[in-house]
Amino acid sequence: MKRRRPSPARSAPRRATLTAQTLGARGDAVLPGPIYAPGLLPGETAELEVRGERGRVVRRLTDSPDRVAPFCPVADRCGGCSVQHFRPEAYRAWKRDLVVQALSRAGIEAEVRPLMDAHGEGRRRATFHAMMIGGRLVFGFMERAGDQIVDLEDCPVAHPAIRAAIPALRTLARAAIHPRRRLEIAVAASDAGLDVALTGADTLELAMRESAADSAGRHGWARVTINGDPVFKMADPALKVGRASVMPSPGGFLQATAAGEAVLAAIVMEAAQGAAKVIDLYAGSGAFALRLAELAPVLAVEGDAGPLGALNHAARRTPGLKPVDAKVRDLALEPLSVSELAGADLVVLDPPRAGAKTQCERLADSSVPVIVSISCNPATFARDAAILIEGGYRMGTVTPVDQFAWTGHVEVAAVFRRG
Ligand SMILES: C[S@@+](CC[C@H](N)C(=O)[O-])C[C@H]1O[C@@H](n2cnc3c(N)ncnc32)[C@H](O)[C@@H]1O
Repeated sequence: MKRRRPSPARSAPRRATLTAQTLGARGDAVLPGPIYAPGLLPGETAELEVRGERGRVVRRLTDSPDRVAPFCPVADRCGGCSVQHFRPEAYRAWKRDLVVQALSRAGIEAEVRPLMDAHGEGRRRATFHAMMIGGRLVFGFMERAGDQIVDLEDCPVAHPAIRAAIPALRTLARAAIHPRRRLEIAVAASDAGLDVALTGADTLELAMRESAADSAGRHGWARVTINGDPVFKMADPALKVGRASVMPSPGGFLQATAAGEAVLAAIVMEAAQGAAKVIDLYAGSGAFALRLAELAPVLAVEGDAGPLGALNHAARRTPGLKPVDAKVRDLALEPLSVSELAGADLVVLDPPRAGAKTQCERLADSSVPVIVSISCNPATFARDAAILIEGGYRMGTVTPVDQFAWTGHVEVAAVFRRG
């Protein structure tokens, strides 16, 4: 009988002393192997416990001159931030370089601006997790490269309204949690106060509803939804988008910071000057479409009916906007065809991490004069940019935008013009 070899990740760990070579895209150090280890900087040597490709620092033997003390007490374990120990100037250069490298791997030479800081007031959405362990509530974010929850009392990168709510969210989690199940608490900072959505709550009994309403009332939250059921609403958890006011669905997509959305919207609006017809693809709840409709009629296309409904509702209630035609469509399966693209003066493209390969193939064959491509993934951004360039577009300066400060996530935007 054949004996199965234990998988490297499950086999006994080995000890090794290694020196970090580079910092990978997620913020983990890359060591010879390759082995990926969080918490190290290039040039630092450490004694590690290694399982498969993952390394855990047991003892750091040397310090990089770029090392600084993290400002969050749980930064070494929390999956929310990965590079708080990096000197800010070196961190910004590394992050910009993630974009330069991705473009270079796709064979694109481009002018890449310095990283634009878009942390602003902090992240306006967060998803906390909670669980009872040994009779004690553990509440926080998932650990890096693991499935434990890192217990926390504060999150210095979150929007002030979210930070201030953490003690009350902990109390609400304790009231709502099932003794053996994980609870998810999605929070978004709207203009009218917090929008809190709990998923996986134990029951929806009256006492729990009352507890939710009590927390919300005392802390000025806009809405609390438990297991999809709105149990409290003081105000519409709406956000100003240009002249419109939009109410994203609970737990729905939002650009991570208001500052990030403003930087990206400014790039879009500058490219839209003079446009008479605009198409916004992967439109979400309208961060760009609702602003663009101040200038020109917009066709907004999005795969999820929830955010698109919010966009549509906001467009109809805002006086003075040009017509907005909102369509639900899966753009990966059914991208807009060349004839559907014809006549548009501008196409805005803001796909999920997988990018918009098939849609860019259609755009490459189209006569659309200006395209703004926005992405949260430099690799797929570069792949899709190469398709547009091959189709005859010139790519303008690339702007890396930092709305997920102290992580490996970076937003990228560029304007492409025909000819
Ligand atoms: C990065 S978000 C951008 C949303 C919006 N532009 C904004 O700034 O708020 C990407 C959007 O693409 C949508 N999406 C994901 N896959 C899609 C698909 N295959 N077809 C159409 N939309 C899709 C998501 O629902 C999400 O709203």
